[in-house]
Amino acid sequence: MSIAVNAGSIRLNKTQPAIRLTPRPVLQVRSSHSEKKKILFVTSELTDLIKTGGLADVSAALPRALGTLHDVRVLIPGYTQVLRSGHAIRVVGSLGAQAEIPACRIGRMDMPDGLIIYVLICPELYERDGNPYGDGHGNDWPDNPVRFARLCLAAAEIAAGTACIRWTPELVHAHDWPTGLTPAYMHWRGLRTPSVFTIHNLAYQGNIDMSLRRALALPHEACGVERMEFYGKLSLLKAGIAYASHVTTVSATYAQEITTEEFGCGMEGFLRMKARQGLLSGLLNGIDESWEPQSDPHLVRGFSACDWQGKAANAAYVRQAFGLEADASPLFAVVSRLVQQKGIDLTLGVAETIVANGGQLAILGQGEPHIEEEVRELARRYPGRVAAHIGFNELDARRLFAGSDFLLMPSRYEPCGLSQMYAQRYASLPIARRTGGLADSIEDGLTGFLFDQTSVDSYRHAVLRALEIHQRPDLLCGMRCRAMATGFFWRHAIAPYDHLYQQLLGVHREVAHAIS
Ligand SMILES: Nc1ncnc2c1ncn2[C@@H]1O[C@H](COP(=O)(O)OP(=O)(O)O[C@H]2O[C@H](CO)[C@@H](O)[C@H](O)[C@H]2O)[C@@H](O)[C@H]1O
Repeated sequence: MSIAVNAGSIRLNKTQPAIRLTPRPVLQVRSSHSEKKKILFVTSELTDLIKTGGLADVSAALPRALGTLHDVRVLIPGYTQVLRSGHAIRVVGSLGAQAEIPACRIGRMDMPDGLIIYVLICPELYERDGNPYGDGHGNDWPDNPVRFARLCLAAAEIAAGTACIRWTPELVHAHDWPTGLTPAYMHWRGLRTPSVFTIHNLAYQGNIDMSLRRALALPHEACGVERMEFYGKLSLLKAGIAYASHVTTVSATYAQEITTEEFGCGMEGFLRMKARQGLLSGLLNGIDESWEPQSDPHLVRGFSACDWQGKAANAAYVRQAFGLEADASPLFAVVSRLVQQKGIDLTLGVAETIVANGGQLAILGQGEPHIEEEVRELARRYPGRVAAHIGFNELDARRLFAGSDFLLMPSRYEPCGLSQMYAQRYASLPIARRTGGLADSIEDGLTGFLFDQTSVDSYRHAVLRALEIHQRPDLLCGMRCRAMATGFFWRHAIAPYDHLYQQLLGVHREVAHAIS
């Protein structure tokens, strides 16, 4: 299926009508808003408290960046890690049980920088060892449908003003499948509060058995094909897409890709319909202000453009910490969840080329057990040249971005990707597949290297181009400086969100007038 992109519309071969995707708005943030709007973010992870991937970074950074314009607060489940984070929690509200969704309390946590986080306290659902979604050994929590229905119902009750927390949002912004029921419960309660649902990764859909409908207090209409029904199941992700006032995803290219069979994970038809109605946008993610190579306290030594001694100090740390030989060879890095999406198998395929050309490879990540084992095996094959740390470690991640020459991201698909933005900021040139947000945030030959096919050959070609640049200090320095200057900061990326919120709130006001 060929796609031609033309001024914000996409054409799915010539026989089908053009469908409009909301073009990426180019807007200035207004310097002063007449009034800050109250916005509730609903999320299942947040970097300050608990993180498994990029969703946590966005959930932590976007509300803070938007905080200059609006009163943005966050709602998150009270996992053990959240309750034990050391931040004081004050109970401010409570909610009753419904169907098989247990009662809970709402705590308020005030972060030192002023961000207000509402914590859902429900010990039987959230207080256990493991991560937000499972036991950490590859097993999802069997009660995930109830756990995340509880979160979504709480958000809807806060929006309805029935949670007694003395703060009622004017707009609710939910993220990914765990929060997909939020706009749905809001709809079934008859709320007119607008909602935004952001897809960070369409492949994770939260598909559950139809028989759970009553347990989750879902009305019969939920089972319709235009609603939550998805191949005989109920999809929590599809609920978000179906009931939200507007759906966004995290890059313009991914917004187009998910309307195609190749990337649509079975939801492409539904998403095409949303796109046709002007209800689907792609808004590129940003990074927070802590990504500052000169002053980042995590680094062994800071550095700035063209002053590469600090970068070399971080590289020396990485080599030592990972057990690589101490030399000045091209250092390639992987900082990634080790899952199929990220194309780690392709990196295993180019490792030989890297080593044969005198390079080194340091891998930091965790994920699917069989990929972890393949990575370990690769490191055993090339001692001193390839090394792997299986785990999740923010300090080493930052030092790897700072110390490496190149970051490998051969993703099969990538809704946005943050690691390539972090890497560019720290003068590590990404080598990535031209897909999703990677295509939108890397300039081939200028700030990194892009390749087209999901194949080792296509990838190897990009790696060889990078190795050639490494031989040319003048060109390498030029690309590094350009990459460092990209600065995809949230402060530049919030304007489209603000515009969307204002649009929805405007529409909402009109509807309210029409009805009253
Ligand atoms: N072992 C490790 N130790 C320390 N840190 C590690 C780590 N492995 C990964 N990380 C960190 O986790 C984050 C990963 O973010 P990404 O956006 O690259 O991918 P992810 O697939 O999780 O996110 C999904 O959501 C985000 C947010 O929208 C989209 O950008 C993305 O495309 C989509 O797949 C980065 O902060 C990275 O540094």
